[in-house]
Amino acid sequence: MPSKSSIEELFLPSTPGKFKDKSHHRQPHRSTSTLFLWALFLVALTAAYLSFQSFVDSGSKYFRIHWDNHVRSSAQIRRSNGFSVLVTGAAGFVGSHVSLALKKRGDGVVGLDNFNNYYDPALKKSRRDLLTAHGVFIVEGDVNDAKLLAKLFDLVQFSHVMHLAAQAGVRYAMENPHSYIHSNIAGLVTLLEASKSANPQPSVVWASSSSVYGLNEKSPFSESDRTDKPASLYAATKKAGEEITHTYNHIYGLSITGLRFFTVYGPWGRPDMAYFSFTRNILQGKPITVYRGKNHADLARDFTYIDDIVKGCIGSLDTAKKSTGSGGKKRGPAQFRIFNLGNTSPVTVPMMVGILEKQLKVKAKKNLVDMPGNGDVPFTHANISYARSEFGYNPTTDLQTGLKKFVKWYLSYYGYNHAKSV
Ligand SMILES: O=C(O)[C@H]1O[C@H](OP(=O)(O)OP(=O)(O)OC[C@H]2O[C@@H](n3ccc(=O)[nH]c3=O)[C@H](O)[C@@H]2O)[C@H](O)[C@@H](O)[C@@H]1O
Repeated sequence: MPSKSSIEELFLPSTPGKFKDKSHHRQPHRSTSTLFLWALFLVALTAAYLSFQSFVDSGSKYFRIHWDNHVRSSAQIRRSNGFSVLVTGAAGFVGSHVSLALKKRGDGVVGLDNFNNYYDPALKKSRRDLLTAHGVFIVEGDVNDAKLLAKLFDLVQFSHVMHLAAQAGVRYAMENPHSYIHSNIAGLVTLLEASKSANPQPSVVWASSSSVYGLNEKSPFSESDRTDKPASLYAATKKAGEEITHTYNHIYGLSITGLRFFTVYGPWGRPDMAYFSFTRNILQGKPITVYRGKNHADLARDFTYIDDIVKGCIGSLDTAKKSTGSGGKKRGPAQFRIFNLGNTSPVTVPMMVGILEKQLKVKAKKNLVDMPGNGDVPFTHANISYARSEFGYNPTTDLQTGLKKFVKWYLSYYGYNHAKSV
């Protein structure tokens, strides 16, 4: 048996100068096996990663196809000469009502909404559930997402865009001014960019606001009146929207209809609005703040019921002419319209509170406060003759009737005890 040293000698390299000491000499054995194990481990890891990746890929591909199918089926038209409409802000108050009305008459509707938390997103989700039950799919996304818009226009040849997504609310603009720029200016431009590039270009109908009349004192308000004295940043962004849409009409041939809504109210409404928050406070026994104008004059609004507004939106869509551009280029002059959609009979805020008290059978605890300089205007009053002449717009619901319907909905949705948060 050879001695230990002779065995070691057997492994001595023949070439002098390449000699390594004992410990190094044994290393190749250990490192070969370790390397082998490492290689095995790496191979296994790579295989696991690749199969996981393909699982994720096929999963996301499945969801993509699934998503595409939802969009396409929601956009399907079920009446002759029907529309395919992209409704932005579809989980919002006006958006949900308009989407439902279009779907019910056989138009294809795809909704888009970012479900932000300006007010309780649970209410928006309940509206979404209602729309889902009627076959309207709402894509969760922001109008500022150009890629998403391009994808939607890629999937569906929308004949119309009903653009209702916006940062609403007059007084909140002092708290969060940038949200108005983000949604009402940047979001509008992103949407118009997508619309002008689409083939075919859709006709665009969008929500402006009665607040553009600002400090206008001429009554009733007509579309030809001056609108260059907005009283709030909100109003200024809506006014800017009217100018911005005009440029897209002028340069790219987009058919544009702007709708100046007058204090829209009704079932499934917005919790930030006075009639809604007053209802909640009255039922909870909490005080409400009622603003007064100069010399203690009551403030007044041309409150307009949601069903009348829906008729105005649909009338606008039905009479919207086609856009004239293609390939992002104007091919001829295109339609540009702005309509007042009001009720033509202003009611003071204390009278509105009186109607609520009667409906709720509870007396309100009113704090009368001088109107703070927060963007409010003393009164609004719509002249609607233009909308009447163009598509027979004829609001038929007075505030008493409309608030009765609202209160009925409110109680069925929240109950007397407000089980859901508002
Ligand atoms: O028509 C419009 O252009 C606008 O209508 C409403 O704005 P506003 O008329 O101010 O509606 P509310 O916030 O419901 O206020 C209604 C009236 O109640 C008054 N008010 C509001 C809140 C409050 O605590 N107390 C109070 O007396 C306001 O001063 C106003 O006169 C919407 O909130 C805007 O999004 C919309 O663009």
